[in-house]
Amino acid sequence: MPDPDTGICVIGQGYVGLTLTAAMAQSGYDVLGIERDEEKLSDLQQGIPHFDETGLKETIRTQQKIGKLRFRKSLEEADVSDRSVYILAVGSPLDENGEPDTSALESAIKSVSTILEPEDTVIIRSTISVGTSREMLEILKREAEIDIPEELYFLHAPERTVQGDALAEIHNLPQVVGGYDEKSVDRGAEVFSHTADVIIEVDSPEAAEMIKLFDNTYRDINIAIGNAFGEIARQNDLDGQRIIKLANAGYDRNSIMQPGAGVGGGCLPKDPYLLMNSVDEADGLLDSVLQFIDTSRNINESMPDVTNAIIRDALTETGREDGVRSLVLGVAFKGRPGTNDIRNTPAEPIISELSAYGTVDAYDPLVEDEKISSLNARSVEPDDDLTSLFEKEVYDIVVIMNDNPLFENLDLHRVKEGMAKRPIIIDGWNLLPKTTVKQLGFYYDVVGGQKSSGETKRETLRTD
Ligand SMILES: NC(=O)C1=CN([C@@H]2O[C@H](COP(=O)(O)OP(=O)(O)OC[C@H]3O[C@@H](n4cnc5c(N)ncnc54)[C@H](O)[C@@H]3O)[C@@H](O)[C@H]2O)C=CC1
Ligand SMILES: CC(=O)N[C@@H]1[C@@H](OP(=O)(O)OP(=O)(O)OC[C@H]2O[C@@H](n3ccc(=O)[nH]c3=O)[C@H](O)[C@@H]2O)O[C@H](C(=O)O)[C@@H](O)[C@@H]1O
Repeated sequence: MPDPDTGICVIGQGYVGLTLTAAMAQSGYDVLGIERDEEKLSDLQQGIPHFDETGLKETIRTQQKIGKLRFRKSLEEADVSDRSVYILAVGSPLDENGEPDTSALESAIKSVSTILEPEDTVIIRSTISVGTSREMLEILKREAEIDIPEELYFLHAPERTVQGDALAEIHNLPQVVGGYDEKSVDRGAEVFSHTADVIIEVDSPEAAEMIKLFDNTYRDINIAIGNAFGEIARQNDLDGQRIIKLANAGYDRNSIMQPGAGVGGGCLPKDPYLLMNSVDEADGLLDSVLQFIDTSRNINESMPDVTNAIIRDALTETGREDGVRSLVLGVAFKGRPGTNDIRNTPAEPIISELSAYGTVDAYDPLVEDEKISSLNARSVEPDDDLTSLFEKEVYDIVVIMNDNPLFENLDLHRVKEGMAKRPIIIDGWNLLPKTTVKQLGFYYDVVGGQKSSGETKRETLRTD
């Protein structure tokens, strides 16, 4: 059990801060959650999280009930006399020039600096460019009344959980702790020892910052490779989705990712830029490295345009110019694990493209109506099962824009009956059985798939 005298304060109750707050309280810590957004704060004080994570609502309510968890708007409005660990989980977006915007972090660090006591701990959890933690420490040195670094534990401990599975992953993923000095590493390991099964101790905040940026940039580049291979296969009139699956089949040294309709969320679209921003003078090889990372980002950022080109082709080839009735399935930036987050969702540019042809309805079981409306689509709800959507409206085109497993359950016969003549399905995530869809007479195309009729002549994996 944690030291009962160690009061935790988590600043920022977003996707990261709130799940950490819940996990820390559940592990036995007394936790104060600080959230400046009035609406989120009001809901949290009533035990209502602004997003779903398995077990999150129950954990929050239980911990509030036993008095181990409370939420306040700011440090000034809270009693922090019994806090000794301050964890900053505020946003770290890019500004309009694509440069890191650390204003929220600086504001939070300044609010902490005024209340620090000797032997307190400050942990930065936000994902930041290499060296940013140390910049924040310089602010603390200027503003705080304690001797820094002598009387302060200071570290970077990045979040690595995946939205939709975060509360479970907080426990079973290794927690990296990058301390400013030895005592800070030890302190960080102690604080997180009650929530993470494995602690990875590194001897500087910079090392921890770089690990996190490598995590997400590595993922982004691998996604880009899958997307690029899909386009190469398509240009050779091959089905890239199938080719990649077969290239990976039974060959453990491959793990080529499947092409998709876009890379969204609050992190992968920004973190590679944070890593690139961590390189000062780039020439020779380093310049090529930055171009490599940047090119991968550009490939992923272009996937909604690739999807829109497929949509335009489909509408042209089926003789549609206007008055088109569209349905977008999947609005959150990803479908598995599920989330209600629409930040940088690839669905937004697709809705915009379809709007130029006619009306656009959209459905996502996890995204609130007002969020769907904010993307200028009409939010629709099925009655009993998903396919009932096709009995309420006659659609010309359906575009699947995230990989929510629910969308694999479409009853294609009923969909065909309900849709207009020459119905179109554009499958952004290769969820549907291509041969069946085509045999039913749909115009069907897949991102990274094969443009032509693309009948699969042979697809056997002989294991005898
Ligand atoms: N979303 C994710 O799955 C992951 C995000 N991260 C990183 O974690 C950080 C936070 O990300 P999210 O939780 O997604 O962002 P978010 O935007 O959902 O949450 C940040 C929250 O902090 C609040 N806030 C900002 N400044 C504040 C202040 N001074 N006082 C009180 N509240 C304040 C905001 O109102 C907001 O609710 C970012 O650096 C992100 O890159 C890292 C791993 C996973
Ligand atoms: C290295 C790594 O796995 N990073 C994770 C990532 O989680 P995130 O919630 O952003 O989801 P994600 O599965 O990476 O998907 C991001 C985007 O990429 C797309 N995506 C995903 C996998 C794929 O093969 N192709 C693809 O296009 C998704 O549809 C989504 O739009 O970013 C998180 C973060 O830092 O926010 C991080 O904590 C998570 O561990």
